[in-house]
Amino acid sequence: MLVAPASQQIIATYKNRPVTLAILGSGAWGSALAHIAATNHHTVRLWSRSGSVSLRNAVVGADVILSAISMKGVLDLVTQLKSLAIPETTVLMTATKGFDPETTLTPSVIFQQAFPNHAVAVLSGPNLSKEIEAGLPAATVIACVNETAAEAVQHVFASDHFRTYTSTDPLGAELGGTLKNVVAIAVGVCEGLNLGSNARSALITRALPEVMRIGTHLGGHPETFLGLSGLGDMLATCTSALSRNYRVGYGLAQGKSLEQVLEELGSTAEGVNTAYVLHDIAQREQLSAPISQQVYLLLKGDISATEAVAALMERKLKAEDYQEVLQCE
Ligand SMILES: NC(=O)C1=CN([C@@H]2O[C@H](COP(=O)(O)OP(=O)(O)OC[C@H]3O[C@@H](n4cnc5c(N)ncnc54)[C@H](OP(=O)(O)O)[C@@H]3O)[C@@H](O)[C@H]2O)C=CC1
Ligand SMILES: O=C(CO)COP(=O)(O)O
Repeated sequence: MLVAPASQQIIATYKNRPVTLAILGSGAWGSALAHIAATNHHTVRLWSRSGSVSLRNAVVGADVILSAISMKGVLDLVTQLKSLAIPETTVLMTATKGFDPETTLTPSVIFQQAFPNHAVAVLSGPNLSKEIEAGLPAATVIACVNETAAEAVQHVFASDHFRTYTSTDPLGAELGGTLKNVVAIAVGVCEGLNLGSNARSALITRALPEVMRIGTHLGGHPETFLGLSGLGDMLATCTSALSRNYRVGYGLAQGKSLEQVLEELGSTAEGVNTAYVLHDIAQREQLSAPISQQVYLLLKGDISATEAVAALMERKLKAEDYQEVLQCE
C-alpha cells in the first residue's frame, strides 16, 4: 500500500477540523473570505500591511495562508513570505486576479516558483464580494494540483451559502478570473453607450473564445474556461454594476477620464493593469485578442469608446469557428 508523505497526511486533516488561517489583505475580498472562514469556526488572522500585526506573527503556525491583496503587491509579499520559515504542511492560497506587470506571471505561478514544495491553491469564481458579505448564495473553485490540499481547503471554506468545487487546474482557474476583468471593462463600455442586449450578448459570447485562446496558450485547460472560474465569473462580472471593472468601462463610455473613474471607484479594478500586461503578452506570443486590444487602446486614451465599438464591428468577416479553442490541449 502506498503511504502518503507526512505533510500530505497532515494537510488531509484540515478538512475534518478547525484550522488556523492567515488571510493577507483586508480589502473587500480578504475581509469577505475571512468572514466565511470565521463563520465556519476556524481561527482567522486578517493581516494588512497597514495593520499592527507583523506578517511574521500573522503567518506563524498557520495551516492555511491565503493572499487576497491587489496584484501590484504580490511579488513583494511573496518575497517577504519567502524569508519566513513556512512549513510544507501550510497550504498557500491566492485569490488575486491579475498578471504581475514585471514578469507577466500570475500569482499562483509566483507563489509556486517561490515555494516549489508547497501546495499552492487558487480560489476563483463568480464572487462579487458585496453579495457574499450579504450572505447571498455563491459558488467558487478551489484549484490545486495537489488534490489532497484542494479537498482540504474545499471543506475549510464550504458553507450552506458558499459552495466550493475542486479542480486540478490552478492556472486555468486564475487565468479565467484575470482575463474576464478586461472583458468586463468592454461590457461596461457597451452598457455605458446604451448599445442594447444584443450587443452585450455578442460581446460576452465572442469574448469567451478570446479568453480561451489566450488562457489555453498560457497553460490553462480548455474546459476550465467553461466552468465557474471562467464563463461563470465572466457572466457575474459582465452583468453586474457591483463589478468595479464593469464600472471602469461604464465611466469611460460616459466620457470620464480613466483617472476620474479610478478616483471615484476608490478600490481595485485589476482589469486596467491586466489590459496593459495582456497587450504585451499578446504581442510577444502573437495572440489574437481583438476585444482586449480595443480595451487597451481605450484605456491608453488612443481611441474613444465609439471608435472601439466601430473597430470591433468592422473587423474582417469570418466563420464562427470554435475548433481552435476546443481542440487546443
Ligand atoms: N472584491 C471582489 O469582489 C473580489 C476581488 N478579487 C480580487 O482580489 C484582489 C483584491 O481585491 P479587493 O479586496 O476587492 O480590493 P481592495 O481594493 O478592496 O483591497 C486591496 C487590498 O490589497 C492590499 N494591497 C494593495 N497593494 C498592496 C501591497 N503593495 N502590498 C500589500 N497589500 C496591498 C490593500 O491593502 P491596504 O488596505 O493596506 O491598501 C487591500 O488590503 C484583486 O486581485 C481582485 O481582483 C477576487 C474576487 C472577488
Ligand atoms: O472578480 C470579481 C467577481 O468574481 C470582482 O469583480 P470586480 O473586481 O470587477 O469588482
